[in-house]
Amino acid sequence: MLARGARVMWRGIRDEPRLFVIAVVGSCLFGALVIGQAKVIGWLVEDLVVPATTGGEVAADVLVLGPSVLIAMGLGRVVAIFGRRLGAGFMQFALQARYRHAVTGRYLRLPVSWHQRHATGTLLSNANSDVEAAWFPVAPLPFAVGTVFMLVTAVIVLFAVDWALALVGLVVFPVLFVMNVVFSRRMAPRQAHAQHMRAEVAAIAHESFDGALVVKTMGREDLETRRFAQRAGELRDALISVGRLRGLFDPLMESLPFLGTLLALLVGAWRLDQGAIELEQLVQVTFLFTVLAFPVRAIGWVLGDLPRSVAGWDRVEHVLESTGQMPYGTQRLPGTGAAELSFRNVDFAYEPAQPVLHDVTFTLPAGRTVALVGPTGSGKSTIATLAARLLDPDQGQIALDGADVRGLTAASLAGTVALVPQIAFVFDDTVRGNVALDRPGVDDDRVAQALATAQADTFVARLPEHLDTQLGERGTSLSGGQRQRLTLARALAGQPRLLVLDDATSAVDPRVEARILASLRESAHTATILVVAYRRATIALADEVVYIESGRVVATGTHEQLLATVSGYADLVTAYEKAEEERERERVYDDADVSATAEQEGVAA
Ligand SMILES: Nc1ncnc2c1ncn2[C@@H]1O[C@H](COP(=O)(O)OP(=O)(O)OP(=O)(O)O)[C@@H](O)[C@H]1O
Repeated sequence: MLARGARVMWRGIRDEPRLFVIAVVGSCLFGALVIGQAKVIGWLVEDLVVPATTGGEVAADVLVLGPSVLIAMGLGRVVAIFGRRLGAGFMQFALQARYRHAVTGRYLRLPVSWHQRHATGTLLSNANSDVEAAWFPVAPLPFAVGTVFMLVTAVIVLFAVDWALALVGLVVFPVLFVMNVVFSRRMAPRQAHAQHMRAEVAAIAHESFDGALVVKTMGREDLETRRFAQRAGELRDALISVGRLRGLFDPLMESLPFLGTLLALLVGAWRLDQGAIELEQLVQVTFLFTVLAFPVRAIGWVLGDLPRSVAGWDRVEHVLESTGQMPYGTQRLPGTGAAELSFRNVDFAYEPAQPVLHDVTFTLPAGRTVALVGPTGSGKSTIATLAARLLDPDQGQIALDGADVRGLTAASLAGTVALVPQIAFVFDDTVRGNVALDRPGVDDDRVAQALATAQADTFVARLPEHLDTQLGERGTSLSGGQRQRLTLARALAGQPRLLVLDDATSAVDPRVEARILASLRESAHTATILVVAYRRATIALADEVVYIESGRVVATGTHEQLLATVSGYADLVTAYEKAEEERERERVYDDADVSATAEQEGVAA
């Protein structure tokens, strides 16, 4: 544990050497001043206090010099403490910021498949409490380093004064050190367990809050409360076990230096009696033992916090060393306007033993609208995700205008492809902020145009502050259909050359959806559109259909051609149609303003 903890601390020192040096210099200066002060106090007792209280004569220079030196040393200590605290504090926060940044940066670069395997609560805990835990001992570290310097100097001073008193120091200080080591050994598993439980509790809390609707509608409040209470109870027990050990060791650590002072007094009195030392030296040594009691605790703080630091660092390192990164290429995609998308012999599996796509080959000619149709679980979303390069294929190639997407720069890819998923995510920002996303060139005109194409302009016009309306966390003030249209507008505002709609309009009324598709096709900015479709009307609007079953392309052609030739396709589309009629009868669309929009625009509602 000590070696691993030392490696974590060494990493911190390498990352912030300047701040560490400032803090350690401050701490060593403090140590030197404390030892110097012991000498001055011994001298003042001998030359000022004793003569003054026994009626002897006090030299005038002692009267002036003594207090002046003490005041100067006191001021020096203020500067030293200031330097140590500032350096250590800045170092701790700088390291926390650096690694929070590194962890979140890594999250952004890791592929979707990695995120699907890791709970959001755990990711939050990695970026927050684990990073904090890793750098917790950095705050007392310079103090501990200064204390070691102070102890070594103190032992040298003790030897210079008297061997018997030095022996007392040589017994007391190593005993303190050994106790600290025993403490940190005992503490290690407790701290690691507590850190693990913190992440578990965060993960459960996050999941329950995220699924609040399910929890409430399914009446799972008690069950969730019990699940949370059980983990929270385990965390409490883990922390109590940490506190209990601390409670046992703390008094021991506090009292040992005072026992050392007592021992030094006894031995010192005996040596004084023998005439081996002067009164001045006895005072100096006992003062040293008294003032060393507190700084020695700094070593204990560092050693006590090391196990937690190592546990936190292990979890941070797990993220930083996670592989599966999808490095971007260096190629920029030339040209403008709609881009051609092609899949060539693409194989893909989330888990090695369970292939999802087999030899998928199809081409979306530039400017065409192609519907991707297939039974549930056939791999439609996987194809959509691959097209936006959120995943890479295991075999085969995906190309935009003939260029392998793996060779494209991040900017080129983001500027060319936009994926609109079924679950619309809205930021806690204004309508304008949500659509423009601070992208260069996306001005109000572009935002208005995108909103109009996505059929979102009417409801935005009815919002109290239009484009400036704050949408609240996750856009809860909007209906599901409105959120989906806003997300579509966000994609359109970037003027993508390939638009991938993965069931992106499922909560939108079919008539509005038809208008969206029509306006997409008529829009001045042409794009190739790949739409994962579940409605006959949507499918019929596409120029072409790619029909897949069990991860294989079964047929491609127009809707009419496939209806006539592929029985599985005809069955599926008929089933969609029936489901649609059913939904139409029950009017389940989560699209609050559809009737108003329809009426306003003269469409029969
Ligand atoms: N993250 C994942 N990890 C493991 N398997 C996955 C993952 N996502 C999807 N799958 C599996 O891959 C297969 C294809 O899933 P996909 O979501 O692409 O199908 P889909 O056609 O879009 O389905 P649906 O119409 O129900 O949305 C399914 O068997 C699914 O269980």
